[in-house]
Amino acid sequence: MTAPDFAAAITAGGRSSRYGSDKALAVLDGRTLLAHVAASLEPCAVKLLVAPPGRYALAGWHAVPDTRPGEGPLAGLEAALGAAPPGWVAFAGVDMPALTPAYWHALTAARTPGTLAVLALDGEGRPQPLAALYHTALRPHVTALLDAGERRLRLAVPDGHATVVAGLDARFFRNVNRPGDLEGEDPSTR
Ligand SMILES: Nc1nc2c(ncn2[C@@H]2O[C@H](COP(=O)(O)OP(=O)(O)OP(=O)(O)O)[C@@H](O)[C@H]2O)c(=O)[nH]1
Ligand SMILES: [Mg+2]
Repeated sequence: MTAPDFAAAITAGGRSSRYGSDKALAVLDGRTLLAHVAASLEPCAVKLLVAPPGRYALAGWHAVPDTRPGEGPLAGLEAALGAAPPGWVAFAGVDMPALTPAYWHALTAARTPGTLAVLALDGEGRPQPLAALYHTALRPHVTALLDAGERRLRLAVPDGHATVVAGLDARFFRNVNRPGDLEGEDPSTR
């Protein structure tokens, strides 16, 4: 199989304060949330795990330290865009266990020349920035935002530079923030 023409990056530098213990290592259907997300991006040739040094060992994934430890996923994106080869980066939170290769395929198919990001609308019709494609050309903008004190990942893309994908199965967007979010439907049975 040909490797996809984009790099993969998982941002996993959070504190899991709402979850109460490291949610990356929480187990769902026999494997960790981190392993679920990694599996969705396994075919990528370049795989980056943005996390504190030594926190995780994930075969085939390169550890990338945060540029601004503890400053949130927008800082994780800055680190990912700085470490990836020039081009597209599939950027995912560690707490999105229902993502699949088909999800990433839908986003990559929506890329258009001149666009800098591709975001899917979630079940509530909002763009999901924690499971999106970003182009490395965005990095200076992300750095400027962070330098100015901004921390909201959803502002990573300047107006007019994102492509939005609608109509994806809402179950892809399962997001684990609290222990109760692990209960309910098993995404592997859909
Ligand atoms: N690299 C990096 N990733 C982060 C950082 N903060 C949060 N993240 C990641 O961003 C994703 C979404 O963040 P949250 O859902 O807020 O996770 P969290 O910050 O660990 O959890 P809370 O403490 O409950 O907010 C998760 O994959 C986190 O690991 C950070 O400072 N650096
Ligand atoms: Mg957080």
